[in-house]
Amino acid sequence: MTAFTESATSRSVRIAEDGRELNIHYNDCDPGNARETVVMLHGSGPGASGWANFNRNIEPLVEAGYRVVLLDCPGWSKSDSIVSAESRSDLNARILKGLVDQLGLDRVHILGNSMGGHSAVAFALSHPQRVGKLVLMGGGTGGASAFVPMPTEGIKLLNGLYREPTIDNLKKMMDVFVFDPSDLTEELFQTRLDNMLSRREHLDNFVASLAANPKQFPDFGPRLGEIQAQTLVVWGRNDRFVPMDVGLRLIAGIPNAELHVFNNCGHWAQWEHADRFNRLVLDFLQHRGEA
Ligand SMILES: O=C(O)CCC(=O)/C=C/C=C(\O)C(=O)O
Repeated sequence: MTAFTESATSRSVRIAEDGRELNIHYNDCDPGNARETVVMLHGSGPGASGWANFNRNIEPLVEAGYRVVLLDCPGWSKSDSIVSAESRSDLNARILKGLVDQLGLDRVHILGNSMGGHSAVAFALSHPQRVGKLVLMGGGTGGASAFVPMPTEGIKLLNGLYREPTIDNLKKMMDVFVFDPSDLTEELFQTRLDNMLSRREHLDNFVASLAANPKQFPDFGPRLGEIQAQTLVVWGRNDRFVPMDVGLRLIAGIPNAELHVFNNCGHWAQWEHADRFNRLVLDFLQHRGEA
């Protein structure tokens, strides 16, 4: 199979949101004969994108017969910028609804990383009939950690990087982002910094959004019981951004949920333990319950 590249899969759509039309970028890794689609939703770090978050996870899913769609949320990467004064999880869910409508997809599996997990839960609550299975990774907003003061050290560094986007601040954030920072290369730092600085308005708008509403990702804890989708919750035992016990809250609330905790793993399980993560997700998608 030919390897997919970012540029060859790059697409965009126009989606109406709150009286304006947003240009929304996505990558469509479509083998042409897929029966099911997995949409991947990235996290909220500066410079994040679907491709940056999930480039180690696309190929195995496509080879297993899935179409993989990577949505760049408004305010990230090549999508239009926005100030979010209300729930960003719900904003992203509305954009996802617009995208799956335009792609003509009745039902999709959703794999969300951190903010992407929060947004996947928002989508599942608003449009349950459009969801196959859910994979929530380091996110989902089941409430605050019972054990770790929030905002966590990781989120404080993330917010600091938005305010002062320097290579030093990026390295400080990435150092607590993953369990083993020795895997991070200078090339990865530079690509990430270039992504951030190429869209300064995204950074400024994230800071403005936090000022307008510090609680960008509301707690869905009381509504988790409404989610009927089969759900795989994945966490890093050493996550210093969104602590692992938040994952316990998710499986306490979502009736059809199970939890996998990776040891020696920070906030980026899909990257830090890519091979095992991919096998876990495929096994879940192919063998657990009905889609
Ligand atoms: O504040 C939260 O709860 C979400 C934080 C979050 O989404 C962080 C994600 C970071 C990345 O995925 C990234 O920078 O690549």
